[in-house]
Amino acid sequence: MLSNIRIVLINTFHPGNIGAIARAMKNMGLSNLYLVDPNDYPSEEATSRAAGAVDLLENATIVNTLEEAIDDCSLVIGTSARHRTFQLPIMNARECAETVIPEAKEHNIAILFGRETMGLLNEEIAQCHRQVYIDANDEYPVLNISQAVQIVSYEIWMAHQNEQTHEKTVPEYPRKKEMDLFYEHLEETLYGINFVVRNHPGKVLDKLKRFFNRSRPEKQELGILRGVLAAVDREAGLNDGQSHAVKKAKEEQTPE
Ligand SMILES: C[S@@+](CC[C@H](N)C(=O)[O-])C[C@H]1O[C@@H](n2cnc3c(N)ncnc32)[C@H](O)[C@@H]1O
Repeated sequence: MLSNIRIVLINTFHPGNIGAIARAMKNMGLSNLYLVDPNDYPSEEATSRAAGAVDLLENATIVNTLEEAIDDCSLVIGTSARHRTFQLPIMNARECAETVIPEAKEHNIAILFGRETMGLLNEEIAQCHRQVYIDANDEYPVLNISQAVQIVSYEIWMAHQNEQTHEKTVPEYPRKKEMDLFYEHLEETLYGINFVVRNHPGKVLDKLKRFFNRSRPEKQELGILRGVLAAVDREAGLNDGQSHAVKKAKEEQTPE
């Protein structure tokens, strides 16, 4: 179950932080580390700071883009010490762990940590369903990244211990790439019926994405929404209700 939870570090600058994070994760039973375009890696400093968790570094997945790190995830959580313009539902580290543990039985989950200098970019937060803010002194709430990972990992470990005595069932959620196909279809339909004007799209599509990420439709609900779009397409005479995104979704439907 804990192996379905991945810690994703974006553009981490100091290799020592990567090593310290591997150690913090292993102490708390986590093993799945993703590095998105790290600044200086592999590195002796990372290996030395990892101490007994060098195996996590050896098995880390290194990717160039955030998309590659989260495509097959059904829940993406961004950590940030800042409040954002487009606010997502905010959880503290304990609430995050209590959400993550039951879902990790069925789904891949990504928890994103930002750059040491400027954290997560707004477009990265926009890919998340939830935000985690680790409660801290309002005058200086910005933790070192490895300490932030340590706290989140500790809460996950504690919630995991607790879960073994209190089992919960969770609904099935779509993966990120299934949500992306839905967004593609939504966009085509809204352009097709001139609800959004192609040359002047404004912020409507971004706001709708934000809304759906916040409300997190279940897999079955997403199927209904896709059906609604197909019916709109048919009524409006758009491509026989078979948009590019719908065809792609059908092709990509693989047994779970
Ligand atoms: C040093 S902080 C980045 C600080 C950056 N100046 C900013 O404003 O986001 C590096 C990373 O640690 C995590 N972090 C640090 N403090 C946090 C907090 N209080 N709550 C949640 N995440 C935190 C976030 O992932 C953040 O991107």
